[in-house]
Amino acid sequence: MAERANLILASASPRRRDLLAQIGIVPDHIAAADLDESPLKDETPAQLALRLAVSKAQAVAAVTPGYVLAADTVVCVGRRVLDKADTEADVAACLKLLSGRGHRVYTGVAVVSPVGKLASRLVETRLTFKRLSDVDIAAYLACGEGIGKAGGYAIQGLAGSYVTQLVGSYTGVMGLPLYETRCLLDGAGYRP
Ligand SMILES: Cc1cn([C@H]2C[C@H](O)[C@@H](COP(=O)(O)OP(=O)(O)OP(=O)(O)O)O2)c(=O)[nH]c1=O
Repeated sequence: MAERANLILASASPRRRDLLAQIGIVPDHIAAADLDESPLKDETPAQLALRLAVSKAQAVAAVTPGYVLAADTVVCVGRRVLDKADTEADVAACLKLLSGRGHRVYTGVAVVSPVGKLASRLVETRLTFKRLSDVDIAAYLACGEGIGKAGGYAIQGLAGSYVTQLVGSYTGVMGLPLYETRCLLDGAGYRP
């Protein structure tokens, strides 16, 4: 019998690994791509998320054979991309911007098959946050969940209680839209 090709998750994100595990998929290897994630001139947030997902998958596929899966999540208000929050000040600035208004989260997902075939999907989710008081913001900073997250929040924690409306993919906001990921892996011929 032919040996099954490995699945490589091209991501350092533990959330993406956990989301895959949720649907019974365990990567054989984790191999994060280290890319410059800054937007190109005139690039929209949607284009950025898709380009980075494809670039991460291709970078890892170039050195590791198998099915390579990668994703990238971009949070934006209008065309303004909210970078990953590195500090409490970044988290507070993001929350003030998101308070009481709508924003979008784009997650690009890409799969490169063992024969080098690329397939990708882009998932858009529109969310609205309740108006956040100073007390809400102080509580969020104290919980520390916004650090290292695109847009300065994680929907899978306390910030889940700020969401008054979500149209799109909850798992996409977390970083790996499971319906689209499964479709891409099935389409590429991956069998767990
Ligand atoms: C908006 C949001 C983001 N995030 C996370 C998902 C991603 O890990 C991160 C977005 O940054 P990404 O650059 O997409 O991913 P990453 O740097 O963590 O991992 P890698 O590039 O190696 O794949 O923010 C949440 O966990 N919950 C949320 O609600």
